[in-house]
Amino acid sequence: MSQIYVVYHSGYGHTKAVAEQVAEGAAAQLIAINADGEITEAGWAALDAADAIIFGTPTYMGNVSWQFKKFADASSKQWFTRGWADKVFGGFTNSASPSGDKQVAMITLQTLASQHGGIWVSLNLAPSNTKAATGADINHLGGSVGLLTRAPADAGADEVLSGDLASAKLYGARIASITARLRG
Ligand SMILES: Cc1cc2nc3c(=O)[nH]c(=O)nc-3n(C[C@H](O)[C@H](O)[C@H](O)COP(=O)(O)O)c2cc1C
Repeated sequence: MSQIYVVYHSGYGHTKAVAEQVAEGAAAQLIAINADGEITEAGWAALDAADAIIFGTPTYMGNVSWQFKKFADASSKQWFTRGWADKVFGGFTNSASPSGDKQVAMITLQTLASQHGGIWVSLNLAPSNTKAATGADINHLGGSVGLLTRAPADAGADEVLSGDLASAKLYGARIASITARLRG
């Protein structure tokens, strides 16, 4: 069984709701980055031992939250020793606007994985972009690098769009499947 972790920050619970679906799809454990941008020593040890790491962050001001960036910078310790090289990585970001510059945060996540020498898993879900498409459809935001999700600005944490939650589960399952294949 692969060891897969979803390490995420969520200021107000919306990204957490997505993280839970990604984790369910991947049969992964959740590690929350707290309001100070920190995870526990046990969390770091789990990530060091992981086969796959999935990053999650809200998009704040067009990029990852400062708490996620603090975690990313703290992972320079692993970078120095190549401790996370050849692990499988994926990522997701949630924000209020359909675009909201989520792609910038996504590229930050992909770049972080690449700095660590990781193997990045793309989304591989066809976009739902016809006139009939709604937020209940799979990948209605049309991501490809990783998973983009949306919670409208006036939506509670339990109102992340249903198509995005379903997409999250599928993306988690894809990462788990690829991780299992690479482990042999
Ligand atoms: C400081 C801050 C900056 C934000 N910047 C953006 C942004 O650049 N683009 C966007 O679409 N939404 C933006 N939002 C909205 C959040 O991305 C959205 O509310 C998201 O669901 C929050 O996720 P969370 O509950 O996991 O923190 C911002 C919210 C905050 C608090």
